[in-house]
Amino acid sequence: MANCLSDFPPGPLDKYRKLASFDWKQLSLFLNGEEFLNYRNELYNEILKYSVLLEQTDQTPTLDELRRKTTQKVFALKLVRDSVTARTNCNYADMSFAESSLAYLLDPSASVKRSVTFYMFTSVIASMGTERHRHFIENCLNGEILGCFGLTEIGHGSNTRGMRTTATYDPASRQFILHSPDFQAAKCWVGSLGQTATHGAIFAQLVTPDGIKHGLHAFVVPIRDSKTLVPYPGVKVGDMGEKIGLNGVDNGFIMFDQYHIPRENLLNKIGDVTEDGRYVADITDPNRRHGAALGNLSDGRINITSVNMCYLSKAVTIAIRYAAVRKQFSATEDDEEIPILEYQSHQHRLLPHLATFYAFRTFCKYLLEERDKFQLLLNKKSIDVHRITNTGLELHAISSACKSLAGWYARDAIQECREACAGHGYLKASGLGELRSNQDVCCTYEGENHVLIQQTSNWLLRLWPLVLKGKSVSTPLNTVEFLNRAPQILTSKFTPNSFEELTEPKNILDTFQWLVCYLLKLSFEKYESLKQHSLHSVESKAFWAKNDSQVFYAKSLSIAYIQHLILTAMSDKISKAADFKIKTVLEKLFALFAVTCLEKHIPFLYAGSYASGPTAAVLIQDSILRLCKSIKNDAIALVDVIAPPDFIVNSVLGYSDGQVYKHLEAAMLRAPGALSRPSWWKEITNWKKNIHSKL
Ligand SMILES: Cc1cc2nc3c(=O)[nH]c(=O)nc-3n(C[C@H](O)[C@H](O)[C@H](O)COP(=O)(O)OP(=O)(O)OC[C@H]3O[C@@H](n4cnc5c(N)ncnc54)[C@H](O)[C@@H]3O)c2cc1C
Repeated sequence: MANCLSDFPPGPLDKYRKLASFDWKQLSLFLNGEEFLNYRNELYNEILKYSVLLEQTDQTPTLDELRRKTTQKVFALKLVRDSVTARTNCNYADMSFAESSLAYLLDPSASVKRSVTFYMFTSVIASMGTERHRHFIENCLNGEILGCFGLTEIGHGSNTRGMRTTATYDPASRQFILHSPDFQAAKCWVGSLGQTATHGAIFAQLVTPDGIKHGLHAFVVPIRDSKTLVPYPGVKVGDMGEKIGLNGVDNGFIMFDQYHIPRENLLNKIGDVTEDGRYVADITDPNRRHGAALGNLSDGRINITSVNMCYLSKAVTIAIRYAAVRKQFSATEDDEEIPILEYQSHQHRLLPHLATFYAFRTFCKYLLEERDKFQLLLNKKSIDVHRITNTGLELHAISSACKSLAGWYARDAIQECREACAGHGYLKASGLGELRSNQDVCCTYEGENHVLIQQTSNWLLRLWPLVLKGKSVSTPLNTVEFLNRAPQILTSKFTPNSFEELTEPKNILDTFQWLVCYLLKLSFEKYESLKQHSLHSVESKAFWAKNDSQVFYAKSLSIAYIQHLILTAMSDKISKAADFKIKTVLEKLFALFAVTCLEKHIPFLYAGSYASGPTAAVLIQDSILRLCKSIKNDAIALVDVIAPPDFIVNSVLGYSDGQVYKHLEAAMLRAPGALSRPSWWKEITNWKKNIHSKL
């Protein structure tokens, strides 16, 4: 263990480090495991070999310079991963989380660009293509060609069925002809397309010579010559310009003008076109084909969940370390000033976010492992279609909710941490502003959160009729096994009378199971009633009933479902802790995450008659404060467990030595021109002569 984890430099954080009730190295080992820590160290050491990855600048570079540097980092990060995975035998879950906790925090733009260029492009080909496309994967992973993933269009994003780029088969030339009818059909937002991609996995409506549309299909589309980067005739490709974050990524647009590509470039796993122009597909139902075409997107969402949690970990590292050092006010004139971490409101602002990371850490590992098992299932020689379909659907339901929730949690945590660091948090050198701008888009890409989370409730709502008919509910990942007891659960009551009873893991999980059953029943009934009493046409009743039962119903259901799953994963992990001190602190974090979530569900507990009288609401609020207070002395050690290395924290407020003022002073003095007169100083002294009204 000593090799995996190094001690922190001495400094102002020592006071709180000494107050910790547990050994942070033991907790790190228990939470992460030796394999993860070793892999992360390997990754870290490999990163240190590339000077381009270590460059830090206080100044905002021009867009062009940022793009150039980011692209250099993309290649360096690819070499880092290739090298470490070639010599380390690490499981997928650990590898993936380590990537999020180092590469994504080091440079979000370069990591996102690397991901779309090399992995997203190849993963679409691997899952939707066949043997004839293998060379594209090999060439991309060798860096001969550079990929991108193009689905979104100017006029349509979430509504993928509305995409209007066409790929019409021409039997005479045995080619597909890609065409964008107008600007609204231009592919847009495509990462890496703006300046560098040579090939794209592009989604278009497949049309056969008889004029029949067969729905969205993916094609490998050559975009630029890989030797010159000059776009091919027939494509109009460009960069979308500056964004509010992730500016190292060249998000681009593309329009096709009767652009020909070989027939073989259709990724033909779900459907193919013969040389003479006949459409052939194993899946005959167009709806199922559409699902299959987009069904492999769970991977990205699972990764974004981890990435979000790593962003959150960086924010709480900065804000909690700063809170332990920053002092304001004293109780009396003679007393010493008090670290702001001692204030109740400050604890309440920061510590629930710390608990969120711990809750998600175990859950992310569980999720990444399930994703890995699913991949093995897909690769098996004897394919069990039924099991694959059902596992894919359950993973889709899980990833749709946890990607959304993780995005919202990280967004809120980063903003709270920025405000908690107040004035100095607003400095670029705090690192929080950039973190906020780069995380922001996690709520939008790979499925806009509000639209995406509907996928989870849709899946759950399909299970409720089984409960009503008294049939068994059985799903491959067993995430809703408790629905089989729904009738009993729905008659149960909130019984805790004390802090200890409320925070007991079994009672917490029971409460969340009640919430899921209640919200599922409520959402189902709301949907059915809206459908029945709808004034809309017969064909559109279900559509409007679904839309009108989201707020307070289906959305809350998806959230409660995923929170229950997160808590279950954490509770399982805690039950394996042999060290009493580690078990105790993890139980507190479990309870804090749980009661913070429950606080938002209080209206449901009363509306559903699960709780009555003031006890439940008062206990939940009291427990939040009590837990914050009792975690406070452990906060710095808990941060030490999850903090990235200093050069990745890269924040004057959040370094592990806690020398906030020393780093702050150095950063201010380093700022270009900090102590000099501006070159345009005469414009100030003569301003009355220089500034004139036009009139
Ligand atoms: C930085 C960045 C990188 C990206 N990278 C890529 C990429 O590499 N490849 C790619 O193909 N795409 C990419 N995207 C596009 C991204 O996937 C889309 O932005 C996303 O799918 C949402 O689509 P939209 O922006 O068109 O929003 P819309 O679908 O138009 O949604 C607009 C708003 O309406 C709401 N809304 C829509 N429908 C409903 C409904 N039924 N019920 C309730 N509310 C609804 C949404 O919640 C949203 O707030 C990227 C986007 C960004 C910002």
